[in-house]
Amino acid sequence: MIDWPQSLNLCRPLMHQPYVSLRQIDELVCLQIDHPKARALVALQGAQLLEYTPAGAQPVIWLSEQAEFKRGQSIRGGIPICWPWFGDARKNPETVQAMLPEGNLPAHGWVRSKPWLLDRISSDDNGVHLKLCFPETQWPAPFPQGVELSVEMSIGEELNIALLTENKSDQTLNISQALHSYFAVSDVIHASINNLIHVPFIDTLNDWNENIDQAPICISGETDRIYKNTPEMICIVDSKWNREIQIYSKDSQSAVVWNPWIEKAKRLSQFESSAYKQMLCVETANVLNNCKELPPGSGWVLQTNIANHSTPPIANC
Ligand SMILES: O=P(O)(O)OC[C@H]1O[C@@H](O)[C@H](O)[C@@H](O)[C@@H]1O
Repeated sequence: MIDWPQSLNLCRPLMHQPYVSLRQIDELVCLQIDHPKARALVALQGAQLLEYTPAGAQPVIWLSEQAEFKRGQSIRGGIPICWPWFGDARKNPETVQAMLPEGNLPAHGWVRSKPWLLDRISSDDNGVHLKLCFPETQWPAPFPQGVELSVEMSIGEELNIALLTENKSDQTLNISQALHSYFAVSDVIHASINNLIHVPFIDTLNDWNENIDQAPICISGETDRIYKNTPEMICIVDSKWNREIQIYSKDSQSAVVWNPWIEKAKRLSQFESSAYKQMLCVETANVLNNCKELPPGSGWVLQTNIANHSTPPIANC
């Protein structure tokens, strides 16, 4: 396994880029992007995008004010990458669990708290484009050896993220995955989520029962839902900031909607107790019965495109 100093040294020669600088925050190295179209911050650990603010706009992605930049620990906020399982490994489908070792496994997979390698970076008038690779293809048995993972980001007027899994092993691979996006909102009570009306969801706070909404989702309590067979576009309408965040996904068939609300917020790490008001997770995913089976030689690209649009003043949720 590659270590943090190696990860940093290997990215230095690539760093002669306009708009990009290296920034050490406590124990972690990040890429600071200051482009005329957007500002962003990306940690090499976890290949985690931590900030995305298009020019002239409010931040689109939320990062906790109590975020800790420590080695081996996921940072609260941004877009953590959950792979090759989502959430509690033991709640994943049998086919995914069969790929995993026995014993305790961390929530949300193996890669969000490990160093990644910057593979390439470039910039142009439209933004900054980069690729990070997970440097390891040897996985704990029985997970097949040779599986490769990388992520491409394009940061400009819009944000594009593509997570690529390539099965270069000789076995069929089963994974679940998520781009665990924490969106910034003016106040969660002024936000609603459109396009998930009539889409069935599993309510993990109600014995994992299936349910369905008849109206746009407004958050008024702890919410932790897995939507199945989701539409291509999901929209967060923020009536106080007069904007819509449009989340287009490709080759994603699930979405996770999460807000811890008051009581769970008190128990979360790196989370100020009132911070639940400023964030709303809408995660681009393939989980539960939408997990992916990849035969040897195949791959899967989970993609999201995030666009910020101003709207005329709109009624509150
Ligand atoms: O604290 P973690 O491991 O980053 O997870 C945060 C949340 O992540 C969400 O995706 C899950 O649906 C929640 O159940 C979980 O609490």
